[in-house]
Amino acid sequence: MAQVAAARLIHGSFAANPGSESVQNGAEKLKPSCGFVAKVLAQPEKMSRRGAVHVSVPITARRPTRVEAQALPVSLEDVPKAEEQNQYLKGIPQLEDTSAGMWSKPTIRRKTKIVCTIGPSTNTREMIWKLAEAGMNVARLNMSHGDHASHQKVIDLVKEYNAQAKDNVIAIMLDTKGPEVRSGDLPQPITLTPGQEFTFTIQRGVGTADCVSVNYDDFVNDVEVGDMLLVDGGMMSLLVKSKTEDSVKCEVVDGGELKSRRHLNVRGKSATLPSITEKDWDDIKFGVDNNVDFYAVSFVKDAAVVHELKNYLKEAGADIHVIVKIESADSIPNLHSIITASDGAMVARGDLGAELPIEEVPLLQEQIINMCRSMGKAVIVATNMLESMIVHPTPTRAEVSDIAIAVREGADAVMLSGETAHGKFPLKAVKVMHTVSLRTEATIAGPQTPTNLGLAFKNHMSEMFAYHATMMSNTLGTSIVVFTRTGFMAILLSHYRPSGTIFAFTNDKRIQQRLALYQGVCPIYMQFLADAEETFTNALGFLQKQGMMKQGEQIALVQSGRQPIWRSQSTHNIQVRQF
Ligand SMILES: Nc1ncnc2c1ncn2[C@@H]1O[C@H](COP(=O)(O)OP(=O)(O)OP(=O)(O)O)[C@@H](O)[C@H]1O
Ligand SMILES: CC(=O)C(=O)O
Repeated sequence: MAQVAAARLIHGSFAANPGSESVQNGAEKLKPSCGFVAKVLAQPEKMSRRGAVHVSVPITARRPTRVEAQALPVSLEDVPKAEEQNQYLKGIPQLEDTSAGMWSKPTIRRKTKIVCTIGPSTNTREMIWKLAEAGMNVARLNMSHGDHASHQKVIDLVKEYNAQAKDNVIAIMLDTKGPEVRSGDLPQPITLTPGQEFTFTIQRGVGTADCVSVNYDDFVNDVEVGDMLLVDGGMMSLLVKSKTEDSVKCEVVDGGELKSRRHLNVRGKSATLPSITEKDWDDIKFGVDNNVDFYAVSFVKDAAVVHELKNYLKEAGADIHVIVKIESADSIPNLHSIITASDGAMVARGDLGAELPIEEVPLLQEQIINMCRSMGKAVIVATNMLESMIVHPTPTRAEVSDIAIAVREGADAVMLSGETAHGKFPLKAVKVMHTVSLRTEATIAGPQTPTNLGLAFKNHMSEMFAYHATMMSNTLGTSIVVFTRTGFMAILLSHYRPSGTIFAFTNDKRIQQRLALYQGVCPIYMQFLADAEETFTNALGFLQKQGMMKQGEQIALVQSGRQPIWRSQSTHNIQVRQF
């Protein structure tokens, strides 16, 4: 929840941070001219509890190249010309697939990845298989629901799918419950009507027509008379009228149907709870035991919590990537250090739009995507993307536009929640997401020159190679082949968003799974042979067999990265090969 106490964020002042000049410069570049985000980003970043804020790359907003606007006809003579220009609409590529082999898979041709939340509609063997074939790249387990036994079943099914799939792989993301505040269980849904009095109590086990439990003991202390309580991110709202020692009396403003275990937020406030609760640590351990690929950490407020989790994982010998969920009002002034500490971010628009004014959500989405992309971190856009498809077989036009915007902004992945967890049309939702992403990707013009070039080159030789491999493959119109043991080079290449596919060959199944999240990366498992040339030949042969390369086609082949495979430490190279 939300969570109470962020008014201080909006109005408070932060201690000057002598080490954060470049953070401020970065924030300056992203700063919108007005509004809530402008106010928050204008604040110097809060120091993490551990001290310095690390800045490796300056934040510079980078937008996908946009298709130039066409001139509108101004005279009658111009009309036929304009219509001629629009003939391209007749030639909209048929997205129906006619290709063969691996290239026919929806998960291969689309660059933007799809995360599907698994729940009652999809937690069977049959549905996991169907989702995977329809285009799911990452299976998300929401630890707010279900128990370890039910999540274990899903993990085992995904692993079983991966073990038998020759040409596809699904990553597993464990999403922590976090310090969310929820209403309690109800025997059946209650209808709330505007003007009605309704009470939330911290007593456990209450669920009547006019009172329900809340799972957070400090709820009564954090909430104040006059606060607006939002249920499910604003589907219903209640005004706080009075408080007692153990309950909060409200008047319903916007009514609706209150079901069991619904999210409660207080507009403009974050809860004074730690980001990782005891339950979360238990779930994190469950993730370690099951070798999941990613944690999505809910309600992260500062980088310290990310460092704490990373240290825990290091000590546990677990190589699991950490995606921070940006959904808390308190996280906004610390965005840069939080994202720096993480492996990626999720724009968790549900709670974000409840804790902050809703009109800030699209602005924050664009800024978080830009920030992640300029820092080489993965970024996922989540929540309500095809909400109407929970009950309807077709999406609204606005939902389709929402997906297209996230793709154009350059997100690595777009996410389905209720649509696949408990919706009526989970497979249709994945297909719509796939088709819209693929169609939108086809309209994104040309190479996108990284704006952080100068500094990136100073950081690592690999960055220079990723950049030049991208430029070379874009100029020649080829795909890229990269051999990677750690995934590092494939992720780096993805960050430069080359026009062609990045075929990432790895000899580690876990790395293959992880790479499933990254934009434009097609991860392929392959044993590396002692002889490099033989390995290249096998890889190119594989691509040809799978319909991913044709006779005579060129391909850029990259050998670089932190851990040399066949080359001597000092030799990095990019080659162009022709079949
Ligand atoms: N593992 C599960 N078991 C049972 N129901 C689930 C499970 N996962 C999701 N659901 C159902 O699907 C709905 C939508 O899933 P989602 O992941 O969006 O959860 P949420 O509670 O709405 O929000 P949040 O993502 O903020 O936790 C949930 O509200 C719940 O009803
Ligand atoms: C995904 C999620 O947790 C949210 O949108 O709030």
